[in-house]
Amino acid sequence: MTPRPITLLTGFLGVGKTTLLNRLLPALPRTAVLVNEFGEIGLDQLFVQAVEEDVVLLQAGCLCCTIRGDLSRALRDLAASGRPFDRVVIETTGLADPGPILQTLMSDPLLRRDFVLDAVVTLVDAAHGMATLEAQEEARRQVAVADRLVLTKTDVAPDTAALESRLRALNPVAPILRNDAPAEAIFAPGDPGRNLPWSAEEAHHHHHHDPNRHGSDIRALCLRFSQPLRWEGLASWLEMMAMTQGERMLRLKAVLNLEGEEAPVALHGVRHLFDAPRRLPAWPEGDDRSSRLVLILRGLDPEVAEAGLRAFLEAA
Ligand SMILES: Nc1nc2c(ncn2[C@@H]2O[C@H](COP(=O)(O)OP(=O)(O)OP(=O)(O)O)[C@@H](O)[C@H]2O)c(=O)[nH]1
Repeated sequence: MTPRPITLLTGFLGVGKTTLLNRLLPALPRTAVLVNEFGEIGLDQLFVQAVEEDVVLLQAGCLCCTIRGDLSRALRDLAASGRPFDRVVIETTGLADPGPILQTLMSDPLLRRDFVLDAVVTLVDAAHGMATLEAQEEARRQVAVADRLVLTKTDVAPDTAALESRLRALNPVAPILRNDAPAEAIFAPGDPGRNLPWSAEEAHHHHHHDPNRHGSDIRALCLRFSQPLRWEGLASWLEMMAMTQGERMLRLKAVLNLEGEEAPVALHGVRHLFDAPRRLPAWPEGDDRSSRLVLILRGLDPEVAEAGLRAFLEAA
């Protein structure tokens, strides 16, 4: 059976995750939802109404630290249950650092057989987002690792220019949507290529021209290569980075044009863990077939990382 896609829905406490899920679930048939809540008494499953029988509550403790085993178990039980579902949405507690959750999804071999991480969708509150990002490291990490950012509460705080520029500084590549966007724009299931940074060049531009970093040590390296890359060079660099800088690599996403490969190859990594590279069906029509690589770093100068990569590629 082909692995079923998992969307991780994250965003700080009270940002509007459950509200958004309830609006979108009717448009997402055959979706199983896992809800995690911080604290002893789980309430959120009572509010996710649309797929009541498919909601599994992960209780007692934060998904990112205490109950990673529970997450693996819940997903395995779901896979073994024979229930008809095509995708999974995991709603995390607002306090979760998504890094360890992503690591769990990528490192458990049984899970990797049945599931594939499709995307991290991070909600940001247009009214309180700026203050939350200032005060909360978890909120910044949730933004940094997102594949898509979704603004909520723009009905009460319509001017989002400053917030968007702050988000761009933390994550130059994720598209910024609003929570009234259609389900397929927010969840965009199925095609792993859709979640990858096709617009890294534009992102690079944003990245370099936004000086407003608010002292954050999270930075992105966005690269584009027009010549096909040699896998050996890239793989040795990744191995070296995983061993020496694993904790500083919050996320790696890449679409690669590799020597000897006709199809694009997708690569995902979180800290020291990497998914096996996957062939995508084909390059999009009219694409220039350049490799794009985005690396979200914490406490590591992107220029140092880039110099290392280029040295490994030249040596290969
Ligand atoms: N005005 C406005 N209110 C919203 C919007 N989205 C959510 N809310 C309200 O914000 C509050 C929190 O929404 P929830 O959906 O429970 O937020 P959550 O992220 O699931 O919350 P936690 O599970 O506590 O992290 C509720 O009172 C919602 O009605 C929005 O787009 N606009």
